[in-house]
Amino acid sequence: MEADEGLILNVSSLPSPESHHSAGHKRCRKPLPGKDKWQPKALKRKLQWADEGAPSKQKHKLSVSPIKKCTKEANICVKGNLSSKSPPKKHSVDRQNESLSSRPFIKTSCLFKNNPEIPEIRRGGVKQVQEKVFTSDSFSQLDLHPHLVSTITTVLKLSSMTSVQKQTIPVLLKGKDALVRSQTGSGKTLAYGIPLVQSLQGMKSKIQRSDGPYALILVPTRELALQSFDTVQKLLKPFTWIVPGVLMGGEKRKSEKARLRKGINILISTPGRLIDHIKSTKCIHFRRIQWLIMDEADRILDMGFEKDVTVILNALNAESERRQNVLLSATLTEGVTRLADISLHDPVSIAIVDETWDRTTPEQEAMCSPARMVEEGFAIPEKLKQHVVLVPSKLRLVTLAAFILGKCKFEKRHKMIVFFSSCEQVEFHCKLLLKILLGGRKAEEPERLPLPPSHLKFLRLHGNMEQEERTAVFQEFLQCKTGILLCTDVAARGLDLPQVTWIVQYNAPASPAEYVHRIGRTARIGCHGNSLLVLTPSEAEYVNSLASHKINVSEMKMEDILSSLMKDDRFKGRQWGNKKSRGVNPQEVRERATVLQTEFENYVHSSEGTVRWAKKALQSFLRSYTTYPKTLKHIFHIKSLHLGHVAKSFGLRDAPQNLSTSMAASPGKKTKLKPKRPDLRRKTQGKRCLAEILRSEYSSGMDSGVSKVKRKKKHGKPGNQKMLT
Ligand SMILES: Nc1ncnc2c1ncn2[C@@H]1O[C@H](COP(=O)(O)OP(=O)(O)OP(=O)(O)O)[C@@H](O)[C@H]1O
Repeated sequence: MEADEGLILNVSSLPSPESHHSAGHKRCRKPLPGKDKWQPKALKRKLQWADEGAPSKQKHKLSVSPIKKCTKEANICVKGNLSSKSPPKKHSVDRQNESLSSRPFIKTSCLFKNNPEIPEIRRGGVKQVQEKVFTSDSFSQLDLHPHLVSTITTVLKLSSMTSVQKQTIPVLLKGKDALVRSQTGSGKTLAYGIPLVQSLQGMKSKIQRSDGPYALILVPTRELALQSFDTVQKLLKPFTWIVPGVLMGGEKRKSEKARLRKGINILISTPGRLIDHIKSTKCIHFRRIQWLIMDEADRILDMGFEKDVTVILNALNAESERRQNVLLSATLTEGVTRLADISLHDPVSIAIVDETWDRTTPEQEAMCSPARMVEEGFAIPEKLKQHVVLVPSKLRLVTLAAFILGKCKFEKRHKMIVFFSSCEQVEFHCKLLLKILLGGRKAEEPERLPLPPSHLKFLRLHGNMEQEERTAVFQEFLQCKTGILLCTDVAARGLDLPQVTWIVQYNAPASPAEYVHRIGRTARIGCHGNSLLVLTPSEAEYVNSLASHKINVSEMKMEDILSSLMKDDRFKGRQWGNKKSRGVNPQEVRERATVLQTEFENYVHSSEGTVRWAKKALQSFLRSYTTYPKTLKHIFHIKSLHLGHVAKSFGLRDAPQNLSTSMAASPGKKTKLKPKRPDLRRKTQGKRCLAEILRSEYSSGMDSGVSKVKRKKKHGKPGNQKMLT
């Protein structure tokens, strides 16, 4: 079946979306009650210079203007015979055209036909929460050991404190517990790292390595564990008797055990790995624990980690009496206030509200109550410019490719991170883009991807990679000045990757909080940065969802992104021959996009293996699409996907009919998502799927299993300490 004639997934057996989700694309035009500012409203704009028509088999019909026929050129592109109507002049065939003419003609359905209309996004006056990053106060103003101050100024090369450091360090130096929220890239690591080191170096009886842990720092991912370890290690430079160590999975349990036995005083770990040592190896004790720090506390709590955290808190409580506890994140959710209730003792809540914040008035104090911090919305770095682009499913792949080419090949040096919703998609897109955008140089190498001598360096990072490779990629991207990292949410939290200029979210995140963390990999510590969220027209309402959290995005036009292809003559249509392009000719842009899509499709269909691989990526995308939370199901529901169009964005010409664990059984037939394991066939399946996916991203690398990811049904209610004992 031709992709254009693809299926609408009929998944009536899946939980149905919210009741108002019944009008497919129409939905985007409906005003939402109480949301007057961000409405796409009834204003629709046709896909400019695209020949439109209502999707032939769209389940939800669109109220659009009558179908226009494809123009001649568009018809040409439907047939894939770019030269048949206007062949290049005989004598002007250069080498490039020779290579173009040698391309096999494959039937590529018109990319610009039968797409849903793109609704208008109206920018409203959402006032984002802003924080002032820096203060003029220096670290020497704090009551710190002089060697610590000189390490901060000479090793870390920092002069003045950031706002969150100015607020947090004195509170922690006083021995108080704290709940800290400040925007991404504002220096939270040092906000807890400095008082931690100050307190441990000053202990009356000097710390011995063999004493074991005095401090436990919990972080959600291995890369963040490594990064935090690196910062703590730097701070400890003058205090060599205090030994930091990291447990993060991927390493042999035996060697970790040996390191634990030797002694680690500041232990940095992912929850899963720590649990493993608490439960199985029993070579860890918490007799002297004085500090518990949970960085990215809301993430730690998400999807199955809650139970792990409870086990850890129980283990700590059983062995140590009083300790200082700190929870930090750029996004505090209700879950964190629950965690705060069970883990913090009379905490000080710190939120960098605005420049005038000084906590001297009861009103301003109240601004920082945990509940208020949750309600308030998320602060976004001031110099982060956020964009959204609405792209019909069929055009997603070429739009992504054009965006990468435009920024990383034809503009000044850019360093970019592209987020996907599954490991398989990262693998697939990395290889495909490398192959096609770099002209196929060495792309067949299955293991280590080559480092081409251009700004188009593609790297990938996800939870299914071996730890050794994960660490190597992380280090490489950390150090490189340009390049494109394709990744899952494993890289969304906490990572401090310098000079990242663009964040692309190719798949929308599951929550506004994750959106904030993903984009927070750029514009750190007062720098400039940009982000682009790619949505399909039926997902346009997500912009409203972000706006309700005071997140303000401006629209970028797909046409503008695609026009970068005019700079790349590899994708020149044949009938344009040697003609020099003057300006941006929309028709030519469309043809180039079609040539590029054809290249993708040719590669994907070059072997059974590549087709299988594309299907696997498509399947993982569909599966992840079913796992959006209930609150977003009216926007991201599998029923609104057009399988044929989505397949095209994976370079597949046809809507697959035989996906294993199949979403699509056969054309026209009702399909349902079959769980891999029969015992998972329950109502909560979607949640579990997500839990499993997340687990694979964040797990210790040793533990797995469904029981681990079950959300604890009964949360400890605020103040309920029972669960800990
Ligand atoms: N006082 C300071 N002056 C200048 N740079 C600083 C200062 N404190 C920290 N930084 C730098 O700012 C960057 C971001 O810090 P950090 O990773 O701790 O941010 P964060 O608030 O934890 O971000 P996220 O919420 O994304 O985890 C780091 O490169 C760090 O070295």
